[in-house]
Amino acid sequence: MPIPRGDGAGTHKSFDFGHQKIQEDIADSDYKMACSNKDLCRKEPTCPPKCAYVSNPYLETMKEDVLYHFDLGTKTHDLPAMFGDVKFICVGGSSSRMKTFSQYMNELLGLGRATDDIPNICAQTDRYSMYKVGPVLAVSHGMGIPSISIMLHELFKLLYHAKCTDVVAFRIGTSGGIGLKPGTVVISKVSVDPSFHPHFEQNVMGKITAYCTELNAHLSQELLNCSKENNEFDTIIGTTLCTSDFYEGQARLDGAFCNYTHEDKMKYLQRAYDTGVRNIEMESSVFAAMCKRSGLPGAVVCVTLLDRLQGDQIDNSHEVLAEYQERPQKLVGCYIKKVFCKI
Ligand SMILES: O=P(O)(O)O[C@H]1O[C@H](CO)[C@@H](O)[C@H]1O
Ligand SMILES: O=c1cc[nH]c(=O)[nH]1
Repeated sequence: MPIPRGDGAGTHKSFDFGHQKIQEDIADSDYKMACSNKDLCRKEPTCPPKCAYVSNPYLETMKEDVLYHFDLGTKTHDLPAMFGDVKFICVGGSSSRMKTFSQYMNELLGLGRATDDIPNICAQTDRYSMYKVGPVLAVSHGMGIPSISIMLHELFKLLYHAKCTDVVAFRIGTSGGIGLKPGTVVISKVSVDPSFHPHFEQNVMGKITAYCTELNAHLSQELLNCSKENNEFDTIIGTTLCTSDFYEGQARLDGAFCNYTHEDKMKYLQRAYDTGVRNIEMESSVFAAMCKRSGLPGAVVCVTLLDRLQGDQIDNSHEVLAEYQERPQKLVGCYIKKVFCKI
Protein backbone atom coordinates (compact mmCIF):
# COMPACT_ATOMS: atom_id res chain seq x y z
CA MET A 1 0.00 0.00 0.00
CA PRO A 2 1.75 3.19 -1.10
CA ILE A 3 2.21 6.02 1.39
CA PRO A 4 0.22 9.13 0.39
CA ARG A 5 2.61 11.74 -0.95
CA GLY A 6 1.74 14.82 1.05
CA ASP A 7 4.70 16.75 -0.38
CA GLY A 8 7.15 14.33 1.04
CA ALA A 9 6.64 10.69 1.63
CA GLY A 10 8.79 7.69 1.10
CA THR A 11 8.09 4.27 -0.18
CA HIS A 12 11.67 3.37 0.61
CA LYS A 13 12.85 0.28 2.40
CA SER A 14 15.54 0.73 5.01
CA PHE A 15 18.97 -0.80 4.85
CA ASP A 16 20.29 0.14 8.23
CA PHE A 17 18.97 1.12 11.60
CA GLY A 18 20.06 4.74 11.31
CA HIS A 19 18.43 5.10 7.94
CA GLN A 20 15.38 3.22 9.06
CA LYS A 21 14.82 5.73 11.81
CA ILE A 22 15.10 8.55 9.32
CA GLN A 23 12.80 6.95 6.77
CA GLU A 24 10.21 6.42 9.48
CA ASP A 25 10.52 10.10 10.39
CA ILE A 26 9.76 11.05 6.81
CA ALA A 27 6.86 8.70 6.44
CA ASP A 28 5.34 9.65 9.74
CA SER A 29 6.40 12.49 12.00
CA ASP A 30 7.95 14.83 9.41
CA TYR A 31 4.96 14.30 7.18
CA LYS A 32 2.64 15.23 10.01
CA MET A 33 4.84 18.20 10.93
CA ALA A 34 4.70 19.48 7.37
CA CYS A 35 0.98 19.02 7.45
CA SER A 36 0.44 20.71 10.81
CA ASN A 37 0.41 23.96 8.84
CA LYS A 38 -2.72 23.68 6.69
CA ASP A 39 -1.44 26.21 4.15
CA LEU A 40 1.57 24.04 3.43
CA CYS A 41 -0.36 20.82 3.31
CA ARG A 42 -1.82 20.15 -0.06
CA LYS A 43 -2.55 16.50 -0.58
CA GLU A 44 -0.90 15.27 -3.72
CA PRO A 45 -2.36 12.26 -5.53
CA THR A 46 -1.24 8.90 -4.30
CA CYS A 47 1.90 7.96 -6.15
CA PRO A 48 2.65 4.39 -7.25
CA PRO A 49 5.66 2.85 -5.45
CA LYS A 50 7.69 3.05 -8.67
CA CYS A 51 7.94 6.79 -8.57
CA ALA A 52 9.97 7.31 -5.42
CA TYR A 53 11.74 10.70 -5.44
CA VAL A 54 9.60 12.13 -8.22
CA SER A 55 5.91 12.89 -8.51
CA ASN A 56 5.17 13.46 -12.19
CA PRO A 57 2.90 11.12 -14.16
CA TYR A 58 4.37 12.38 -17.45
CA LEU A 59 7.78 10.91 -16.70
CA GLU A 60 6.49 7.38 -17.17
CA THR A 61 5.16 8.24 -20.61
CA MET A 62 8.47 9.59 -21.94
CA LYS A 63 10.48 7.36 -24.29
CA GLU A 64 13.66 9.10 -23.28
CA ASP A 65 14.60 11.55 -20.55
CA VAL A 66 17.54 13.83 -21.29
CA LEU A 67 19.05 15.28 -18.12
CA TYR A 68 20.30 18.20 -20.15
CA HIS A 69 22.33 20.09 -17.53
CA PHE A 70 24.18 16.92 -16.50
CA ASP A 71 24.71 15.74 -20.07
CA LEU A 72 23.22 12.39 -19.08
CA GLY A 73 20.16 10.58 -20.41
CA THR A 74 18.13 7.41 -20.12
CA LYS A 75 18.95 6.30 -23.69
CA THR A 76 22.59 7.33 -23.73
CA HIS A 77 23.59 6.09 -20.28
CA ASP A 78 22.86 3.02 -18.15
CA LEU A 79 21.74 5.06 -15.16
CA PRO A 80 20.91 2.06 -12.88
CA ALA A 81 24.41 0.65 -13.51
CA MET A 82 26.09 4.00 -12.99
CA PHE A 83 24.10 5.27 -9.99
CA GLY A 84 21.93 2.44 -8.60
CA ASP A 85 24.06 2.09 -5.46
CA VAL A 86 23.93 5.79 -4.49
CA LYS A 87 22.78 6.30 -0.89
CA PHE A 88 24.08 9.79 -0.08
CA ILE A 89 23.76 12.86 -2.23
CA CYS A 90 25.91 15.77 -1.15
CA VAL A 91 25.51 19.13 -2.86
CA GLY A 92 27.34 22.43 -2.54
CA GLY A 93 27.88 25.60 -4.53
CA SER A 94 31.35 25.13 -5.90
CA SER A 95 32.71 22.54 -8.22
CA SER A 96 36.10 22.32 -6.52
CA ARG A 97 34.51 21.87 -3.09
CA MET A 98 32.53 18.89 -4.35
CA LYS A 99 35.62 17.36 -5.94
CA THR A 100 37.62 17.83 -2.72
CA PHE A 101 34.73 16.33 -0.78
CA SER A 102 34.60 13.26 -3.01
CA GLN A 103 38.35 12.77 -2.56
CA TYR A 104 37.97 13.14 1.19
CA MET A 105 35.14 10.55 1.22
CA ASN A 106 37.21 8.24 -0.97
CA GLU A 107 39.82 7.98 1.76
CA LEU A 108 37.42 8.16 4.72
CA LEU A 109 35.39 5.20 3.43
CA GLY A 110 38.53 3.23 2.64
CA LEU A 111 37.81 3.20 -1.09
CA GLY A 112 41.04 4.87 -2.19
CA ARG A 113 43.24 7.84 -1.40
CA ALA A 114 42.41 11.51 -0.97
CA THR A 115 44.89 12.23 -3.76
CA ASP A 116 43.09 10.00 -6.31
CA ASP A 117 41.76 11.92 -9.28
CA ILE A 118 38.00 11.36 -9.18
CA PRO A 119 36.57 12.03 -12.67
CA ASN A 120 33.83 14.58 -13.23
CA ILE A 121 30.87 12.58 -14.57
CA CYS A 122 29.42 15.76 -16.14
CA ALA A 123 32.67 16.83 -17.78
CA GLN A 124 30.89 17.41 -21.11
CA THR A 125 28.95 20.32 -19.63
CA ASP A 126 30.17 23.18 -17.46
CA ARG A 127 26.82 23.80 -15.75
CA TYR A 128 27.37 21.39 -12.86
CA SER A 129 30.06 18.94 -11.73
CA MET A 130 29.38 15.45 -10.39
CA TYR A 131 31.69 13.03 -8.60
CA LYS A 132 30.91 9.53 -7.36
CA VAL A 133 32.78 7.49 -4.77
CA GLY A 134 31.04 4.30 -3.63
CA PRO A 135 27.56 5.25 -2.38
CA VAL A 136 28.36 8.98 -2.25
CA LEU A 137 27.36 11.29 -5.11
CA ALA A 138 28.71 14.85 -4.81
CA VAL A 139 27.19 17.46 -7.12
CA SER A 140 27.81 21.21 -7.42
CA HIS A 141 24.80 23.52 -7.70
CA GLY A 142 26.13 27.02 -8.38
CA MET A 143 24.73 30.03 -6.57
CA GLY A 144 21.12 30.77 -5.76
CA ILE A 145 17.68 29.18 -5.79
CA PRO A 146 17.15 28.89 -9.58
CA SER A 147 20.50 27.18 -10.07
CA ILE A 148 20.07 24.58 -7.29
CA SER A 149 16.42 24.03 -8.23
CA ILE A 150 17.29 23.01 -11.81
CA MET A 151 20.04 20.75 -10.53
CA LEU A 152 17.75 19.05 -7.98
CA HIS A 153 15.03 18.36 -10.56
CA GLU A 154 17.57 16.48 -12.67
CA LEU A 155 19.22 14.83 -9.66
CA PHE A 156 15.91 13.50 -8.32
CA LYS A 157 15.02 12.20 -11.78
CA LEU A 158 18.43 10.57 -11.92
CA LEU A 159 17.71 8.77 -8.60
CA TYR A 160 14.35 7.67 -10.00
CA HIS A 161 15.74 6.40 -13.31
CA ALA A 162 18.63 4.68 -11.51
CA LYS A 163 16.12 2.99 -9.15
CA CYS A 164 17.98 4.21 -6.08
CA THR A 165 16.57 3.48 -2.63
CA ASP A 166 17.14 4.83 0.89
CA VAL A 167 18.89 8.00 -0.24
CA VAL A 168 19.70 10.86 2.15
CA ALA A 169 20.60 14.39 0.97
CA PHE A 170 22.98 16.99 2.37
CA ARG A 171 23.81 20.54 1.39
CA ILE A 172 27.38 21.35 2.42
CA GLY A 173 27.83 25.11 2.20
CA THR A 174 29.08 28.45 3.45
CA SER A 175 27.05 31.26 4.98
CA GLY A 176 27.15 34.49 6.92
CA GLY A 177 26.60 34.04 10.65
CA ILE A 178 24.57 36.24 12.99
CA GLY A 179 26.05 36.59 16.48
CA LEU A 180 28.31 33.58 16.04
CA LYS A 181 32.09 33.19 16.07
CA PRO A 182 33.24 32.84 12.42
CA GLY A 183 33.90 29.20 11.63
CA THR A 184 30.85 28.00 13.59
CA VAL A 185 28.85 25.35 11.72
CA VAL A 186 25.07 25.77 11.58
CA ILE A 187 22.85 22.75 10.95
CA SER A 188 19.53 24.15 9.73
CA LYS A 189 16.40 23.28 11.66
CA VAL A 190 14.28 25.21 9.17
CA SER A 191 14.91 27.67 6.35
CA VAL A 192 13.03 30.97 6.42
CA ASP A 193 12.44 33.56 3.70
CA PRO A 194 13.46 37.24 4.03
CA SER A 195 10.20 37.93 5.91
CA PHE A 196 11.08 35.06 8.28
CA HIS A 197 8.31 32.74 7.03
CA PRO A 198 9.21 29.03 7.16
CA HIS A 199 8.29 28.27 3.59
CA PHE A 200 9.48 28.44 0.01
CA GLU A 201 7.15 30.21 -2.38
CA GLN A 202 7.13 28.98 -5.93
CA ASN A 203 5.42 30.82 -8.77
CA VAL A 204 4.09 28.33 -11.33
CA MET A 205 2.10 29.86 -14.18
CA GLY A 206 1.35 32.91 -12.05
CA LYS A 207 0.08 30.87 -9.13
CA ILE A 208 2.10 30.91 -5.93
CA THR A 209 2.43 27.74 -3.90
CA ALA A 210 4.16 27.68 -0.51
CA TYR A 211 6.15 24.60 0.46
CA CYS A 212 7.32 23.65 3.93
CA THR A 213 11.05 24.21 4.55
CA GLU A 214 11.66 22.17 7.69
CA LEU A 215 14.70 19.90 7.58
CA ASN A 216 14.84 16.37 8.95
CA ALA A 217 15.13 16.69 12.74
CA HIS A 218 16.60 13.24 13.31
CA LEU A 219 19.29 13.70 10.68
CA SER A 220 20.22 17.11 12.13
CA GLN A 221 20.57 15.60 15.57
CA GLU A 222 22.78 12.80 14.21
CA LEU A 223 25.03 15.44 12.63
CA LEU A 224 25.17 17.38 15.88
CA ASN A 225 26.19 14.17 17.65
CA CYS A 226 29.02 13.80 15.11
CA SER A 227 30.22 17.29 15.98
CA LYS A 228 30.23 16.42 19.69
CA GLU A 229 32.30 13.30 19.03
CA ASN A 230 34.65 15.19 16.75
CA ASN A 231 34.88 18.21 19.13
CA GLU A 232 37.00 20.33 16.76
CA PHE A 233 34.76 23.36 16.17
CA ASP A 234 31.50 24.91 17.38
CA THR A 235 28.33 23.50 15.84
CA ILE A 236 24.74 24.48 16.55
CA ILE A 237 21.27 23.73 15.24
CA GLY A 238 19.48 26.95 14.23
CA THR A 239 17.21 28.68 11.78
CA THR A 240 18.71 29.62 8.40
CA LEU A 241 17.65 32.68 6.42
CA CYS A 242 17.60 32.02 2.66
CA THR A 243 17.83 35.03 0.35
CA SER A 244 17.96 35.47 -3.40
CA ASP A 245 20.89 37.89 -3.34
CA PHE A 246 24.22 38.16 -1.54
CA TYR A 247 24.30 41.98 -1.23
CA GLU A 248 21.04 43.94 -0.80
CA GLY A 249 19.15 40.67 -0.17
CA GLN A 250 21.37 40.06 2.87
CA ALA A 251 21.28 43.73 4.04
CA ARG A 252 24.93 44.34 3.12
CA LEU A 253 26.27 47.86 2.95
CA ASP A 254 28.99 47.00 0.43
CA GLY A 255 27.03 46.19 -2.75
CA ALA A 256 26.95 48.32 -5.88
CA PHE A 257 23.69 49.84 -4.62
CA CYS A 258 22.46 50.57 -1.12
CA ASN A 259 19.47 52.76 -0.34
CA TYR A 260 19.18 51.89 3.37
CA THR A 261 21.28 52.82 6.39
CA HIS A 262 23.61 51.03 8.78
CA GLU A 263 20.84 51.33 11.40
CA ASP A 264 18.30 49.69 9.06
CA LYS A 265 20.71 46.82 8.46
CA MET A 266 21.40 46.29 12.16
CA LYS A 267 17.68 46.38 13.01
CA TYR A 268 16.94 43.75 10.35
CA LEU A 269 19.75 41.44 11.47
CA GLN A 270 18.67 41.87 15.10
CA ARG A 271 15.09 40.97 14.14
CA ALA A 272 16.42 37.93 12.31
CA TYR A 273 18.46 36.91 15.37
CA ASP A 274 15.41 37.39 17.65
CA THR A 275 13.36 35.00 15.48
CA GLY A 276 16.09 32.35 15.82
CA VAL A 277 18.07 32.98 12.62
CA ARG A 278 21.74 32.12 13.07
CA ASN A 279 23.00 32.15 9.49
CA ILE A 280 22.22 33.44 6.00
CA GLU A 281 22.76 31.70 2.67
CA MET A 282 21.04 31.32 -0.69
CA GLU A 283 19.78 27.78 -1.39
CA SER A 284 18.44 26.15 1.78
CA SER A 285 14.75 26.98 1.21
CA VAL A 286 14.32 25.25 -2.12
CA PHE A 287 16.65 22.42 -1.06
CA ALA A 288 14.45 21.78 2.01
CA ALA A 289 11.21 22.12 0.06
CA MET A 290 12.29 19.82 -2.76
CA CYS A 291 13.70 17.19 -0.38
CA LYS A 292 10.36 17.14 1.41
CA ARG A 293 8.40 16.86 -1.84
CA SER A 294 10.58 13.96 -2.97
CA GLY A 295 10.53 12.12 0.35
CA LEU A 296 14.27 12.49 0.85
CA PRO A 297 15.55 13.11 4.37
CA GLY A 298 17.62 16.28 3.99
CA ALA A 299 20.08 18.33 6.05
CA VAL A 300 21.70 21.71 5.43
CA VAL A 301 25.12 22.12 7.02
CA CYS A 302 26.84 25.46 6.47
CA VAL A 303 29.90 27.02 8.04
CA THR A 304 29.74 30.74 8.87
CA LEU A 305 32.51 32.76 7.20
CA LEU A 306 31.92 35.97 9.20
CA ASP A 307 29.66 37.49 11.83
CA ARG A 308 27.30 39.84 9.99
CA LEU A 309 26.80 41.89 13.17
CA GLN A 310 30.49 42.82 12.85
CA GLY A 311 30.72 43.53 9.11
CA ASP A 312 29.98 42.58 5.54
CA GLN A 313 33.25 41.83 3.79
CA ILE A 314 34.73 38.34 3.72
CA ASP A 315 38.40 39.14 4.20
CA ASN A 316 39.81 36.00 5.83
CA SER A 317 42.88 34.45 4.24
CA HIS A 318 42.47 31.76 1.62
CA GLU A 319 43.84 29.19 4.11
CA VAL A 320 41.33 30.13 6.83
CA LEU A 321 38.42 29.99 4.37
CA ALA A 322 39.59 26.63 3.02
CA GLU A 323 39.75 25.19 6.53
CA TYR A 324 36.28 26.58 7.38
CA GLN A 325 34.83 24.92 4.27
CA GLU A 326 36.14 21.55 5.40
CA ARG A 327 34.05 21.68 8.59
CA PRO A 328 30.62 20.79 7.15
CA GLN A 329 32.37 18.10 5.09
CA LYS A 330 33.77 16.56 8.27
CA LEU A 331 30.35 16.36 9.93
CA VAL A 332 28.63 14.90 6.90
CA GLY A 333 31.59 12.57 6.33
CA CYS A 334 31.36 11.33 9.91
CA TYR A 335 27.65 10.59 9.52
CA ILE A 336 28.12 8.81 6.19
CA LYS A 337 30.99 6.73 7.55
CA LYS A 338 28.90 5.58 10.51
CA VAL A 339 26.06 4.47 8.22
CA PHE A 340 28.39 3.04 5.55
CA CYS A 341 30.15 0.82 8.08
CA LYS A 342 26.79 -0.77 8.94
CA ILE A 343 25.80 -1.50 5.32
O1 LIG B 1 29.04 28.05 -0.28
P1 LIG B 1 27.86 27.84 -1.15
O2 LIG B 1 27.41 26.44 -1.17
O3 LIG B 1 28.10 28.36 -2.56
O4 LIG B 1 26.70 28.77 -0.55
C1 LIG B 1 26.79 30.14 -0.25
O5 LIG B 1 27.80 30.88 -0.93
C2 LIG B 1 27.26 31.59 -2.04
C3 LIG B 1 27.51 33.07 -1.89
O6 LIG B 1 28.86 33.34 -1.75
C4 LIG B 1 25.76 31.28 -2.05
O7 LIG B 1 25.52 30.26 -2.98
C5 LIG B 1 25.51 30.86 -0.62
O8 LIG B 1 24.39 30.07 -0.40
O1 LIG C 1 27.60 36.21 4.05
C1 LIG C 1 27.51 35.20 3.34
C2 LIG C 1 28.58 34.26 3.22
C3 LIG C 1 28.43 33.18 2.42
N1 LIG C 1 27.28 33.01 1.76
C4 LIG C 1 26.25 33.89 1.86
O2 LIG C 1 25.21 33.70 1.22
N2 LIG C 1 26.39 34.94 2.65
